[in-house]
Amino acid sequence: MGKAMTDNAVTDNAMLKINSAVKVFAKGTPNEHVALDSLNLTLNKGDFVTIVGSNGAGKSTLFNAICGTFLLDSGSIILDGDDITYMKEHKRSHVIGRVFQDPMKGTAPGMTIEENIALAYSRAGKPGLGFALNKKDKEFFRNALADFGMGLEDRMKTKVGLLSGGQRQVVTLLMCTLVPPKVLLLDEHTAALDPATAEKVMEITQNVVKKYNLTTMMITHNLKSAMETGNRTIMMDSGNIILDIDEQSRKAMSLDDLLKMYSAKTRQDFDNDRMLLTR
Ligand SMILES: Nc1ncnc2c1ncn2[C@@H]1O[C@H](COP(=O)(O)OP(=O)(O)OP(=O)(O)O)[C@@H](O)[C@H]1O
Repeated sequence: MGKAMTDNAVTDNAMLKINSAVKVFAKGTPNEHVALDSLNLTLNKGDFVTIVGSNGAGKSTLFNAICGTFLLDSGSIILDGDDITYMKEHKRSHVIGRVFQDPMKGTAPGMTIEENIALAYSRAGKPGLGFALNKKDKEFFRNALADFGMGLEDRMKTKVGLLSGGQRQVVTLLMCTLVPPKVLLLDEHTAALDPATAEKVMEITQNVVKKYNLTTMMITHNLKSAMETGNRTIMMDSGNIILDIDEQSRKAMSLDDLLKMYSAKTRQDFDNDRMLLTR
């Protein structure tokens, strides 16, 4: 893709701009559903935004739109000055990293840790699988994994299918960040883990985000974590962003304040069972 710079990208610090994004599922049928309703969002370089919202608010749909899992019905997506609105998903994956809730996604279970990392490295345009891995590459992968502090660097020849869920999430996180992406999307990536492992994976996540100053979005059902992680929290409802809270305002807010703001905006109580459990 050509380097078509938008005026905005030249003059501001934006990494991601989503303009009037619309996505309608089952259009023209009785099941028609507006999943993204003229949504606007700008992320500055290095923003770490947490995303909360009721069930079906459109959080995963927003991630799918950014990744190119489907094309928008209308609107545009500008990434670091490039218009990626019509770019194919596999091309976007070179510059957008995504970690899913399900530890089974994101890694190939029959391949070793080293092979998985090499594959991700080659997808990001670097020599990896398909090329003979030299000693320098292997050392690079090993050291990168050692930085995560899980001891996985001593298991480079272990098949990923033999790892625990937390270990797999860490390998996926490394695969997404070995070549730093322009945007990192974390889709409830600790939700399927036990509390201690979830905490460790969050710590590793925060370290890697900080190390590369990654522009990051994290969907979470843990309100407390949402309010404490990163520098900004957005709340979605009915395919749109209804609250956008910066770091300063967040510090002064309690969880109850947040829930009251949600109720005031939507005239209903927060209806996310999983969220209330982790309040
Ligand atoms: N591929 C699809 N086909 C039809 N409807 C879809 C599709 N993907 C999402 N939807 C609908 O769009 C709406 C938004 O879904 P989405 O998964 O984005 O919500 P969410 O905020 O991530 O919810 P949750 O917190 O429950 O995961 C829902 O009503 C969902 O049923």
